[in-house]
Amino acid sequence: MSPAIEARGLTRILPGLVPVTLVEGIDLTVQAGEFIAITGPSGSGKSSLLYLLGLLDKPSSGTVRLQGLATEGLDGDQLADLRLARIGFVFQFHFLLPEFSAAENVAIPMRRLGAMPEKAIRARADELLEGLGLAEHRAKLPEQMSGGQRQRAAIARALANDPALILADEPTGNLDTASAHLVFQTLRGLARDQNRTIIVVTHDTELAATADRRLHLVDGRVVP
Ligand SMILES: Nc1ncnc2c1ncn2[C@@H]1O[C@H](COP(=O)(O)OP(=O)(O)OP(=O)(O)O)[C@@H](O)[C@H]1O
Repeated sequence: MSPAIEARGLTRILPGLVPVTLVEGIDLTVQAGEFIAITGPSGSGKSSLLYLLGLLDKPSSGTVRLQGLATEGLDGDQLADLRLARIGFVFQFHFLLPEFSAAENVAIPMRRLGAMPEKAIRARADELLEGLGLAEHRAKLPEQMSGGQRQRAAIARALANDPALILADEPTGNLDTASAHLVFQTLRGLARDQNRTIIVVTHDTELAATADRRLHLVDGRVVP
């Protein structure tokens, strides 16, 4: 079986009078069901790497294969379709739409994909929220939930289209310790119980230590 994600020689340089190297020469192979933490000092390129792996940014050189599929020749629309169907994103700020309930937020990616009838979409949204311990919060607006609940709702939304890969950028950065642990355990469970591949950028070394593998970046490069 193909790896969940395979990066070779991944380099991203911002052009300009003084070009800025965000990441350089990254090789990474992650198998289905692996839980990886990306760590490193501020400005070391962690988010830049995650954006490249998530096909949100294009490398200056190097390649990303997603479940064996080469992505370098794809145009913007094809990349967007691939992200929608195969990758779930969780960010430090939850980015739930404030005027919609938790359940409606979770339904949005399914509606965009357009693969399921409305009834099935609603049922799946409820099921995902229930799985994340949010059954009684399904009708609440984001502002009516705690930070930890919002972040778990964002994870439910990331799972909406049943992605093989979840990419999370500092998902616990705004949370208290207990909520951060719960969110990390949730992500770990998605790898262990559902064979999803989880790649998390985190400053929290204690949480990172619970990952299967740690990728430490310094100045845009992986260091041992
Ligand atoms: N659009 C941009 N223009 C100029 N410099 C940028 C840009 N985007 C990122 N950088 C720089 O590239 C480097 C890597 O940024 P990146 O956000 O990937 O680091 P990070 O490890 O995620 O940092 P943090 O932990 O603070 O979020 C930083 O020095 C950053 O200032």
